[in-house]
Amino acid sequence: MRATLFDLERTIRQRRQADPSQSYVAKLTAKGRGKIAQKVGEEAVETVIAAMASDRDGAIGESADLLFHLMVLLADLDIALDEVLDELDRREGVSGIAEKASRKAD
Ligand SMILES: N=c1c2ncn([C@@H]3O[C@H](COP(=O)(O)OP(=O)(O)OP(=O)(O)O)[C@@H](O)[C@H]3O)c2ncn1[C@@H]1O[C@H](COP(=O)(O)O)[C@@H](O)[C@H]1O
Repeated sequence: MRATLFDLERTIRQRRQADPSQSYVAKLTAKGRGKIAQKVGEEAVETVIAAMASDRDGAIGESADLLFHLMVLLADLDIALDEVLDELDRREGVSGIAEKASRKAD
């Protein structure tokens, strides 16, 4: 069975309260939001580096690290994955070009 981001969200929320010596999520969470955010930034940069090197396997691995750390950051902010997906739903069918043009008209 394929794991979903919702499964990962549930695991991360459970592991936040775990023993930091036994759980990476708990250990990172204990270091504070600044450290979690820093990890998201690092993984984003590593994803970009892999992409620019046309390193397909590297981009897959770094993208997984990026998604995981973003999910840890969302949990720390008490933002549910559903809230982010709701925002994407809201944007569905709205061209990014048209949306940007409407902002310039303001
Ligand atoms: N998906 C992941 C996942 N992806 C990456 N990582 C860890 O993220 C860490 C990032 O590695 P880095 O080398 O960048 O960071 P670091 O050296 O540990 O930290 P610093 O150098 O920044 O101090 C590694 O320890 C990876 O193992 C993950 N750790 C956990 N998960 C999921 O989270 C669940 C709960 O994990 P625990 O909290 O550890 O039980 C696991 O069952 C997995 O499903």
